[in-house]
Amino acid sequence: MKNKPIIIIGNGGHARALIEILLMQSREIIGFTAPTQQVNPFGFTYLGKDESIEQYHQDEIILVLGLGTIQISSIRKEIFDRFKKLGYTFESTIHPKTIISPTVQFGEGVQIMAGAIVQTNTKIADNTIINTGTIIDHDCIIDAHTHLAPGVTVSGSVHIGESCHIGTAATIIQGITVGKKSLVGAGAVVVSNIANEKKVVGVPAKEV
Ligand SMILES: CC(=O)SCCNC(=O)CCNC(=O)[C@H](O)C(C)(C)COP(=O)(O)OP(=O)(O)OC[C@H]1O[C@@H](n2cnc3c(N)ncnc32)[C@H](O)[C@@H]1OP(=O)(O)O
Repeated sequence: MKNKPIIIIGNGGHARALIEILLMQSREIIGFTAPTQQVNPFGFTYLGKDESIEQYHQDEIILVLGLGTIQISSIRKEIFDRFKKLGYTFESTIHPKTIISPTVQFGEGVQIMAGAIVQTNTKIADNTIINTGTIIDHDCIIDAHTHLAPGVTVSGSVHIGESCHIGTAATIIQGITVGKKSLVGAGAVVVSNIANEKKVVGVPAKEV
């Protein structure tokens, strides 16, 4: 599966951060998709809308989902599910300057950006973003399609549900459960469990 040529979905800031990792790893990038014709700052070819991926056989290429999110959004899940259903595979992209325990279990298409630390016995499910400088301590579970924005601190034995957004520099104390599709605002300190589909902000974090 490794070392197949890559197609990047998206052309924004997150896509560029991922491209820099892929270039460090000497990966071949065929081009990128986006809703409209765009120029890529690295000079990669615009292939067309996401449908243009279907002109490549599932075994011939591997996908990197380059769309970032700034709060709760279903877009990454929708694109991931759509191309999985069509039989495509998503590459996991992990910056070389991360510290990741060898016991960590990864799903598919996991993205771990520069400076992140992931401690022992943590599970990180499909299509998650562990963004720049984020720390996830021991025995955590991060469910699919969740985005931990830059500088988040997750203490030990925390479970973060599917499709959450944990905002920049938020802190979650040990043993907490965050329900699916919940949003933790930037800078919040989470000291009690959060149910599904909630939005919390502040120190200590309160529902809004
Ligand atoms: C590499 C990358 O860039 S990845 C992206 C990283 N970015 C993030 O993680 C951003 C996370 N987003 C946030 O924290 C946002 O501020 C949200 C989602 C919590 C709120 O956004 P919105 O719903 O647009 O709220 P809005 O900005 O209108 O603010 C509403 C109120 O909440 C307050 N508020 C907004 N965010 C926060 C926060 N993080 N903590 C405390 N209060 C907040 C505002 O001051 C405002 O208060 P007021 O009504 O008294 O004036």
